[in-house]
Amino acid sequence: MSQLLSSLIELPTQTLVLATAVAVGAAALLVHAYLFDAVGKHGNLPPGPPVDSLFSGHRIPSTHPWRYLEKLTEEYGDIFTLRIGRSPLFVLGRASSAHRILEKQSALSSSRPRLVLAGELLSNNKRILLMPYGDQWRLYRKAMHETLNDTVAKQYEPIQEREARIATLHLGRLGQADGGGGDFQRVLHRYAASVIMQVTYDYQVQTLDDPLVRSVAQRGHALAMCIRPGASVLDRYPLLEHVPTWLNPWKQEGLRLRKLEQELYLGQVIKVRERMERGECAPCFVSKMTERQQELGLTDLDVAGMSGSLFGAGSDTTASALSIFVMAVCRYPAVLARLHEELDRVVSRDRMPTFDDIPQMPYVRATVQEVLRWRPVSAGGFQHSLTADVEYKGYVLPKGSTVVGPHWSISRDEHEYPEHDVFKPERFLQSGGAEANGTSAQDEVKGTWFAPARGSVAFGFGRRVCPGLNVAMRSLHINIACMAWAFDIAQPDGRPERVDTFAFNSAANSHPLPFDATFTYRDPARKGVVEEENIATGELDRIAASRGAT
Ligand code: HEM
Repeated sequence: MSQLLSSLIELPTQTLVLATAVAVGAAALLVHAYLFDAVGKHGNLPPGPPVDSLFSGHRIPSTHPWRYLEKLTEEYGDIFTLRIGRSPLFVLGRASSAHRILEKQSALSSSRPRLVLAGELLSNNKRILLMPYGDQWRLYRKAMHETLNDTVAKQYEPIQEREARIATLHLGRLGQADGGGGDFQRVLHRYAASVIMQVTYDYQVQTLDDPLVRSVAQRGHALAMCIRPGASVLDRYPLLEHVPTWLNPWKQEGLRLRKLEQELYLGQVIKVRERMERGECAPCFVSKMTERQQELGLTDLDVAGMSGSLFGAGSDTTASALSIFVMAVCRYPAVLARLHEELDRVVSRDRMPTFDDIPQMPYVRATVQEVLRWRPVSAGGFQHSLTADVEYKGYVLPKGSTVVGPHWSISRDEHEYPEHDVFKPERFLQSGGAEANGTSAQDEVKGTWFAPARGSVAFGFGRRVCPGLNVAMRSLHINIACMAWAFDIAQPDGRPERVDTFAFNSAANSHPLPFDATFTYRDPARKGVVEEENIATGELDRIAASRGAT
C-alpha cells in the first residue's frame, strides 16, 4: 500500500521536474536566440573572451577602453568578437584585419551604427559623423570634398600661418596676465578653434571666452554626453522611440537639444549670408555652400548641420595632436634638439617658418607622423557598421553588425613599430614617410608633402576617412615647425622621465590631461621676430587694447 502511495507521489514529482526542465530549457533557448540573433544566424564568427554578463554581454571599461582592447588583441589576435547587449562587435586590432575589412571592402563597411538619441533626435540626421552610409551621406561628403579638398585647403594656408604666429606669441608669454597668459593647452585650443571657425564661418576667435566658441563647445559637450556608450535608454531599447513625445522624456530631451543646436548653427549661417550680401565675407565653408546650395540640392538645415559638425570634428582633434607633440618633446628632448638642427639649417633665426619650408624639412614631417602614431587622437577608433556580410579569414561577419579598428592597438603593433612606446620620428624617415603609399587617407592627398604615412590610421578608414585631413595636416606641420623654431620646450623640473605619457582623458577624441611645460625662447632674436610678425597679425595691438580696456 505504502509502495503504491509513494509511486503515485513520485509520478507528478517527476512530471513536474521534467516540465520545469523543459520550461527552463525553452526559456534559455529563447534568451539565447534573443541575445544572439545576429550571431546565431551565421555561426562562424571570430573567437572572443567569455561574456561578463549573460544579458549585457561584455563590459568595456569606460576609462581608456582602447587599452582593454589592446590586451584582448594580444590574446585573441587581429580579429575577435565582443557582445554588447544583443549585438556583436568585431574588433580589428591590427592593421592586417582593419586594412582588409575597412579599406579593401569599404563599399560594405562604411556605415555607422544607429544612434537614436545622438544621431536621429539631437542631430536630426544632419551630422555627417553619425550618418548611415547612403545618398544623404554621399551628398554631404561631396559637399565637404568640394570645400576641404587639397586645392581649397591650400587657400587657407595664410590663415594657418597667421594663427600659428599668434599661438607662438602667446606661448612665449605664458604666465603673463596681460593677455598672454593661460596654460599652453588653452593657447593650442585657441589656435585650433580660430582656424576651424575661419574655415567654416570666416570668423576669427581671439580668446576661448568668446561667447560663440563657448556656445559651440556647449553643444559639442551635449553631443558627447549623448554618444557615450550606454548613455541613452533609447539606444538600448530603440522601440521606445515610438512612445509619443508627450509621454517620452528621452525624446523630449533629444528634441530640446536639437532645437538649441539648430538655432545656433542656422544663426551662424544667416550671419555669414548677411556679410556676403554686404561684400564683407571672405570665402569659407558656409559661403561656398551657399553659392552651391541649389545645385547640390541642399536645404538651409543641411548647410547648418554640415558647418556645425566641423567645429566638433576639427577643433579638439587638432588641439589634442599639438598637445601630444609638446608631451613628446618634453619626454624626449633629443627629438627637439634634432628639430632645432633642421630648422636652423632651413629657416635661420631671422624669420619664422612658412609652408614653403616644410617640403625641405623631412624631420618635421616625420615628427608629425610620429605624433599621430605614438598617441593617436581617436585612440579607440570610430565604429563602422556593415551593409552586407563581410568575409575575413573564413569568418563571416553578418550584415548590420559593428566593426571597429582601434587606432591605439594598430599603432602599437611591435612588428610594425619596434619599440612602439618610444617617440621616434626616425622610423618614418626610414620607411619613406609621406612618399610611401597604401591607405585611403593617402589616396586623398597622394604625392603631397603632408600625406599620412604608409599604414597610418590616424584619420580613419575607407570611405569614412577624415575629410578635414588636408586642413589638419597643414595645421600640425606649421605649428610644430613654429614651436620648435622658437622655443626650448621642457618639463619644468628638467626631468623628462617625470612626464606621464599615458595621462589622457577617455573621450572619443582623447586629449592629454593638463600638464606643465615651459616654453623659453631659444634666443632674444627669435622673440623679436615673433613680436614683429605679430605687429603684422594685429595681435600685439589687440593685446594692448584689451589691457587698456581693463
Ligand atoms: C589631427 C586632427 C584630426 C584627426 C586625428 C581626425 C580624425 C578623424 C577620424 C579618425 C575620423 C573618423 C574616420 C572613420 O570613421 O574611420 C574623422 C572623421 C571626420 N573628420 Fe576628422 N580628424 C582631424 C581633423 C579634422 C578637421 C580639421 C576637420 C574639418 C575641417 C575634420 C572633419 C571630420 C569630419 C566631418 C568627419 C566625419 C566624416 C564621416 O563620417 O564621413 N577632422 N576624423
